[in-house]
Amino acid sequence: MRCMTESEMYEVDRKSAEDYLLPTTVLMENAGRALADGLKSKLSKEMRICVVTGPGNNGGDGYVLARTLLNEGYAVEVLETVTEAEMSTDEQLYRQIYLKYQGTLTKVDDVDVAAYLVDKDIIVDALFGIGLTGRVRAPFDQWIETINQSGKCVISLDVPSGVSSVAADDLLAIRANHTFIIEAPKPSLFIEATRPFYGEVTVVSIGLPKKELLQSSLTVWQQEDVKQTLQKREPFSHKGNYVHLLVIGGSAFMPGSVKLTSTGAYRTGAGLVTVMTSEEALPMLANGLNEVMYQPLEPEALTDEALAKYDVIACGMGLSETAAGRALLSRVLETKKPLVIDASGLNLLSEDLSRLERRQALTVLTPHPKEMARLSGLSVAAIKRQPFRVVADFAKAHQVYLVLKGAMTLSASPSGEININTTGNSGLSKGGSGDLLTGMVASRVLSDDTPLAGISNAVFLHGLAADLAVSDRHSSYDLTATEVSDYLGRSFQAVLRKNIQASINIK
Ligand SMILES: NC(=O)C1=CN([C@@H]2O[C@H](COP(=O)(O)OP(=O)(O)OC[C@H]3O[C@@H](n4cnc5c(N)ncnc54)[C@H](OP(=O)(O)O)[C@@H]3O)[C@@H](O)[C@H]2O)[C@H](O)CC1
Ligand SMILES: [K+]
Repeated sequence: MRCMTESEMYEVDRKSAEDYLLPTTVLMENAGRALADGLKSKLSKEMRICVVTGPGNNGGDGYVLARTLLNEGYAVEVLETVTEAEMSTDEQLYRQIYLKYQGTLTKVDDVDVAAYLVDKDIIVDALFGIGLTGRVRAPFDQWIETINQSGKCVISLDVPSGVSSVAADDLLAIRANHTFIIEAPKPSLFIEATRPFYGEVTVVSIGLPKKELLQSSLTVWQQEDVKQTLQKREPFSHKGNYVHLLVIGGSAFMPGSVKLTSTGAYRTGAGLVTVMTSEEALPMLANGLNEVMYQPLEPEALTDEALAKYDVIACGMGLSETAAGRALLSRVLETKKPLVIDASGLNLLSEDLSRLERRQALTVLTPHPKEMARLSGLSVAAIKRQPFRVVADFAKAHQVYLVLKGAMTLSASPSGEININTTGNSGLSKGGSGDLLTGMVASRVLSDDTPLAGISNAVFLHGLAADLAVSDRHSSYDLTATEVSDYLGRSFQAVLRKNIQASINIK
C-alpha cells in the first residue's frame, strides 16, 4: 500500500481531472459515499449523527456523506462553520444537493456548540483535510477544542482536522476515535506526534487511477510485499548459495551483541556466519553459538584477499569506541564489501561522514533516533518531527540505505524511496533488539528482489516475531531479544503461509 504526501495527493487529483477527464465533483461524490459506506459499520439508525463541515473540499465530502446517510434513513444533520460564500465551489454544490434532499443545517453562530452537541452520539469531523496549512486559526480552533471536550465518539474524514503535513509543535487537532482515510495514508499517520490523533484507521478507495497512486515514493511495507520479494530457497541449494556474513564487533563487556546479530542472520536465511571479535568475548560466544565460525579482531586481517569469501559485513555491535575500534571501522569502510553499520559503529562513523562518499559498495546504516541525531547533526526532536524528510535527505546526500528504527521504522534507499514498517511493539524497546535486527538486515540485503526490499523484509519479520511472541506467551514487558529470535520461525511461517494483514496493522 502506498503512503502519499499531501502534495503527491493533489498531483494525482490534478492528473485525474486533466489526463483522465474525471470531474472533481465525481471524486467528491465517490469520496463521500465511500466514507459513508465505511462509517455505516459504526452506526445504527437510532444514533444521532452530526457532521461538522469546514471551508474546503473535506467539508464537501462531509455534505455527500450526510446526504448519503440521510437518504438511507439515518438521523443525521450538518453543523456548518462558514458561510456558503466562504466554501469551495464543489462544497457549495454538495451543500445545495444536501438541502434538496431536505437535510437539516445549523450554523455555528446560531447555537452554543457544546450544548448543541450534547444529544449527539457521533460527531463526524469534516472541518479540514489535507489542505490545512500550519496551526488551525481562530475561530476554528475553539470548535476543535469543543469537539475534543464533548466526550462523544468522533470520526474524522481523511485526516483528523488540524493534523497538517508539517507537524507543528503546538499542534491542535481533532482527537478522533476512528479516521477513514481517502485512498492512501498520509505521512502524519506514521509520525509519533500526530499518530495518536487518528485513533483506529480504515483506508477507503474513491476510484483514483491506481497507476498514479503507485508513483509515490512512500510504501507501507506489508505481508504481500514480503511474500513477493523474498528470495526462494531452492531444493538443490547449499550454504554457498546464501550469504556468508562477517560480523565484526563485541567486546569483553558486550559479548552478547554479536551473538544476537549472528543468530538473527542465521534465523533469517544466511548460509554462513563468521564472527570477528575480541579474545575476551570469545569464550562467552562459542558457548551456545554452535553454527558460527570465529576470527580474532584485527584490522590487519581485513585485507581484500581475506575478505573475498564474505558477501557482506555487519559491523559495530558492541564494538568498543576506542582507538582500536576507530581503526577497525576505518578499515572496514575502505573495503569494497557491502556493509551494514550499527550501534558503536554509527557513533564512530559520525566522526567523519566523508568516508561514506569514498565507499565503493553498498552501505546500510541502522540508527535509532539518537544515533541519527549524531549522524545528521539534528536534534532528536527535529528528527521525530519530520522523519520522512530527514531520512530521505540523508540517504540521498550520502548515497546509503538508511533504517531509522522506531515504532514505525523507516527504511530508505539512496534514491529517497521509503518503506514504512508497521509490525512490532514496545517489547522491542530493549537492549539487543537492534543487534538482532542488524544480522537480519545483513542476511537479506543482498538476497531479495532489491536491497531496499531485503532490508524492509528483515524489519517486517523482526517486528512480526515480536508481535507473535506477545500474542502467544509473552508480553511487551517481559519479551527479550533472544525470545524475539526464537519467534522468527513463526514469523516466517506466518508470512509464507497465512494472510496475516488484510489492511494496515497500526498500534
Ligand atoms: N484525491 C483526494 O484525496 C480527494 C480528496 N478530497 C477531499 O478534499 C480534501 C482536501 O480539500 P481542500 O479543499 O484542498 O482542503 P481542506 O478541505 O483541507 O481545507 C482547505 C480550507 O482550509 C483553509 N485553511 C487552510 N489552513 C488553515 C488554517 N491553518 N486555519 C484555518 N483555515 C485554514 C483554507 O483556507 P486558505 O485561505 O488558507 O486557503 C481552505 O479554505 C481532502 O482532505 C479530502 O477530504 C476530495 O473530496 C476528493 C478527492
Ligand atoms: K477531517
